[in-house]
Amino acid sequence: MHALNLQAKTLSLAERLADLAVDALIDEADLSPKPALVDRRGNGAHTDLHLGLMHASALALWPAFKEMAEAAIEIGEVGLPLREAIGLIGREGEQAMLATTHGVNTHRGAIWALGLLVAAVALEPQSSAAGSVALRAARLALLDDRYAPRPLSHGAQVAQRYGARGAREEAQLGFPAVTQRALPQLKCSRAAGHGEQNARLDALLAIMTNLADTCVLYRAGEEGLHTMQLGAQAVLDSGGSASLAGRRRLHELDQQLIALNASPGGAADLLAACLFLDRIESGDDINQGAF
Ligand SMILES: CC(C)(COP(=O)(O)OP(=O)(O)OC[C@H]1O[C@@H](n2cnc3c(N)ncnc32)[C@H](O[C@H]2O[C@H](COP(=O)(O)OP(=O)(O)OP(=O)(O)O)[C@@H](O)[C@H]2O)[C@@H]1O)[C@@H](O)C(=O)NCCC(=O)NCCS
Ligand SMILES: Nc1ncnc2[nH]cnc12
Repeated sequence: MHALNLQAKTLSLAERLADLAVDALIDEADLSPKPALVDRRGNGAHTDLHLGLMHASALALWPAFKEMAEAAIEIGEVGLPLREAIGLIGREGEQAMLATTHGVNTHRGAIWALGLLVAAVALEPQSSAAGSVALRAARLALLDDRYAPRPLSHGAQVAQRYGARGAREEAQLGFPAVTQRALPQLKCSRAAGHGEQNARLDALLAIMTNLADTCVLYRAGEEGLHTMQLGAQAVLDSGGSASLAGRRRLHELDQQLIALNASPGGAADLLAACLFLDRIESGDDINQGAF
């Protein structure tokens, strides 16, 4: 092959954003030790998930993220046409996920959160501050997709039982768990020299201290949710993931959540959203692309 043929292809903005979304999902899955979640150590509180499946699911979502970004670029503004376009692509993405996982829900919440954020960046790539991106995503999430089916999802059942509004409300409020908790904690732990993996674990814990995670509520009720929130706070109060005392508390939390069958899947999705926004905010990655 001629050397010229080996030149790297310049990626489009949509391709680059899809790369970043998939990278965020894989980084989230790989991060260890996450309490009761799938990670490099094992399957946490799950019997039907494993790390290879999380990776395969993340990769299967690349076309959906790219198409959502392309729709945003083509339509060019927040409004019902874009909301309904990404809703349709999101549902097709869910089908691609389920085909890859043989019916296991690996990333439903992540398709929702990252899909909205990918579209929000694609609309205005120069306005890349996390807060601005999250607010554009919230404006999209507030629009009602007329074609969205209303299944009695786990989230809908938990809303009836406990009044928690879960993933939809988190997006409509502009992802406060990410912008007000995870990103500040990530930066704070990095600044303290705790190392990247510990900083990411601390960001996950910061989300868990406050989130009404419908995955935990569905599996383990209010006891599970309180255990998650108080346990995560205890790890941070003990010095976080980089300290010996924090690590001990993290191990206890892992054991307690597994005993309750409580998996913080919603918090994991929001950590992926945090890692995505962190990369977007840093600017380097999308500027390597074509725009
Ligand atoms: C608007 C939707 C998000 C639908 O929301 P709803 O609440 O009705 O639906 P759920 O199917 O329950 O999915 C919500 C998922 O969001 C994650 N999540 C939970 N709490 C929060 C929260 N407070 N903030 C943000 N995100 C949250 C969570 O996803 C993770 O958990 C999944 C596993 O959950 P579950 O299915 O309950 O699984 P298990 O208990 O393990 O099941 P069994 O083993 O018992 O069978 C895991 O996959 C993580 O992703 C919730 O599950 C939106 O989905 C929607 O409308 N989609 C339609 C398409 C669309 O419009 N897309 C827009 C494109 S951007
Ligand atoms: N690492 C993980 N483990 C279990 N459920 C998840 N949902 C999203 N990420 C997850």
